[in-house]
Amino acid sequence: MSKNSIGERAGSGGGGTDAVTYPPGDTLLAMHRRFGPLMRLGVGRRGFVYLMGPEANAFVFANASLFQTREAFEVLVPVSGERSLLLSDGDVHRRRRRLVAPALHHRQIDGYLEIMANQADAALDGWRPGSRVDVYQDFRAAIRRTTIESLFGSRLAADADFFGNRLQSLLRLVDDLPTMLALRRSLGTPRWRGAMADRAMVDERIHAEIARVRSGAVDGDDNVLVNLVTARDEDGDALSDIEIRDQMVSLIVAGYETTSGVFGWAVHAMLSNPGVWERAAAEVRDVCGDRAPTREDLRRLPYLTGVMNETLRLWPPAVISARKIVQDFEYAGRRIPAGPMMIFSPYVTHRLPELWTDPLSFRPQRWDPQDPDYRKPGPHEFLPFGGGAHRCLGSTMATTVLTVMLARLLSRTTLRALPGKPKAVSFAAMRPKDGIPVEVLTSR
Ligand code: HEM
Repeated sequence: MSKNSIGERAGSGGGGTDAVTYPPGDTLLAMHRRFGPLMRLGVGRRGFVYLMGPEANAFVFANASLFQTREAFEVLVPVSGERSLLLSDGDVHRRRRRLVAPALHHRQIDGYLEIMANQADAALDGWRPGSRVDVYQDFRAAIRRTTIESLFGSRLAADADFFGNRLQSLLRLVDDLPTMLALRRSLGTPRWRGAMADRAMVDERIHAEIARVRSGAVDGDDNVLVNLVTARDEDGDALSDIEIRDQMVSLIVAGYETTSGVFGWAVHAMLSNPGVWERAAAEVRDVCGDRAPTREDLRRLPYLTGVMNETLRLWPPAVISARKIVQDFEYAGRRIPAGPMMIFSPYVTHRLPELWTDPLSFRPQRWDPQDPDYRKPGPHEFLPFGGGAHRCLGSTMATTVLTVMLARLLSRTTLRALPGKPKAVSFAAMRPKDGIPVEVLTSR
């Protein structure tokens, strides 16, 4: 197996002995084994403090006031803006989060099931038996359209590909290290200038939409945008246009960048672990027949839910997350001064043999309460959506999109993986670098 690739050994009957690797994440795992839950690298403000493992995660989530996200997520500013939730701290964050959260409530998500299934079907309609397709790219576009249409209505969804193209050049900046990003900005390199021009176009379109809603020209289609414009906190204060812009862009980007990576890895895992695809497809057929899943169906697909959870465990898009330490604290008997950046890692936690039997195996059935190995993981042991004050607001939306779209794929196609191992990139939103190319065997 190449050192830089995601790879696997064939498993048996529904997930066996897959060894799936992302080298930078595995380096952290090895560091954790060697040095334990607390490691320090470098000195002073430029240093890093690594807090790894379930107890460390619990400490981070319970002690939000010791940390700040603003500086830690500096690289996201060109995309999401300075006022997005992940870049906000303390009282300002709490206020913005209260205003945004209702838009992503369970009840809202139920109303989006049809859009999710329709967008998956539209992607699948173009597939022909014998053709080769990139599942990741095709569904990335479908998930982006779904996110925009669900949250911001069909007017903005009509421009989903425009947003996709423009946002892509901004997202490419996020893959850079912070120092490289700062250099690009100060030198005004062509990539930086191109991204800023794209950002201006995105902003112009979004501000026009906000202005339309503010002018009262709304219809039933405007859901989340109307909520953001009309939301008031306890003091009667509303979100400003720039705050709304930043929430809209970060919801769109957070909505498809992470979810589409998980979708791609799930398909890869189902095709490369013998028996998994067939068992998941049989379950979908038994529960849904030929139709798209309803809200009730989603609760009756335990094996497919296991596939999704197992994918989120082995390929959590946020391999690591970061916070700036703003207050001195003590952990594991050592004093940590304010200043350095703190890193914690879902990827490392999700692969610890003390928490997971045979941790590198892709075993959807480990999530089934009837399985002898079943053990309900605690919130600090399974944390693909983070935890504490900044826990993902879109987790229900994400798991619903994934289940509905995987169910449509399983119900309408059979696929074969093409030779070659997908390579994982990006600490912030781990995704398959060159997509997930497959051959379509049957499609209907
Ligand atoms: C599988 C898909 C997803 C994964 C794995 C994921 C993961 C995460 C994680 C780990 C965080 C917290 C980061 C930290 O604490 O450092 C987060 C925050 C966030 N996510 Fe997600 N996310 C996903 C999908 C979504 C979707 C679909 C949306 C919305 C449409 C969304 C909206 C957000 C927002 C707004 C925050 C910031 C919350 C805050 O700072 O208060 N995410 N996500």
